[in-house]
Amino acid sequence: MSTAAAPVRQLDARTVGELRDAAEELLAEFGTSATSPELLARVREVATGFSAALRHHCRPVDTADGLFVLRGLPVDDAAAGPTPTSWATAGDSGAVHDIVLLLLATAMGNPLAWEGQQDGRFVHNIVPSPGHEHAQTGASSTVLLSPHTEDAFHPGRAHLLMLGCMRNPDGIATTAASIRRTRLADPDVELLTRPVLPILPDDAYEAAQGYTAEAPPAVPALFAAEDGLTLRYDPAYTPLTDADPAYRAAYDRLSDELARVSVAVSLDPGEVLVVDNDLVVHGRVPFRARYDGTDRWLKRASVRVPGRRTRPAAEAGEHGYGQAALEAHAS
Ligand SMILES: O=C(O)CCC(=O)C(=O)O
Ligand SMILES: [Fe+2]
Repeated sequence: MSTAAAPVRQLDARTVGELRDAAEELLAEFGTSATSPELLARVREVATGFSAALRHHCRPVDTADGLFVLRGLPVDDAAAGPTPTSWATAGDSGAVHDIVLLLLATAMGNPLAWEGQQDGRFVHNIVPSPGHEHAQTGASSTVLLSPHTEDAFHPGRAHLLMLGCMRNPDGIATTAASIRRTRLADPDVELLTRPVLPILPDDAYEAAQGYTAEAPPAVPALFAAEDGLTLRYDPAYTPLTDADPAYRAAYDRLSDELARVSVAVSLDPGEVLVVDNDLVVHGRVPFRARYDGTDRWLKRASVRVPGRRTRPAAEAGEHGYGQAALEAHAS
């Protein structure tokens, strides 16, 4: 693992003020960050009126790293209150930051929520939770959260994943590995662009895991898009033992390459990591949870970017295990 710095987009005081004022006004108007159609509509209105400077900071990922960090937003640690012990009890904790993230997400594309995850909220709280220490979900701590494409099982998954840091006192890193930094032999790419194995729903989706109406579709791990390779990768939920040895060996070499190019990004409060979910797999290093109100706390948003051509056309026919992706705005 290297710790090469991620590209940083530094927000100036004026842009930060623009974003903060907008978020505070919206919070005053609605009294909550829980999303109603009315709040989402106002968020879109406000984001459409953003300054050119702010919109420029929200431009697409533009390096082979497949990610960037927005820096400069303030987090008042005392005002944020204690870190919630689970998403379910988080409620409106840090609500103004939910709205900031939603505004940024809307400037980048169309925010996305899931009926079956965190009560359908558009901004998730990622905190370590008692009893989930060993899970392969954002609620874990003790275990390595292994590299994955977010919501890899679903054709409606995000194009961009945003992680906004509320607090991270022990400097626990998110890991990120870009397919555009890997070196793979042509025969491996050829094998891995074939639809051989399915990717099953992860543990954040109980209902989807019970879906039996149709068989899981086989999907390719790699896709040759116009501007280079993209990937859809979640080995923890891929039944690799069902593939032949040649495919497994190629998949292992992909995993090795992703590990080789992986970077560790330790977010400070106020920083927002934006990851291109078609180029980059992300994870998190293990850590010991404190459970005393000072734990690591991230806010997460997912974004669809209309008109992107980074995925195979065949995805349109997938059933998505009965899970519905909810988009904030009609596209
Ligand atoms: O905790 C992190 O840094 C990343 C967790 C994660 O995989 C996610 O929130 O999707
Ligand atoms: Fe994730």
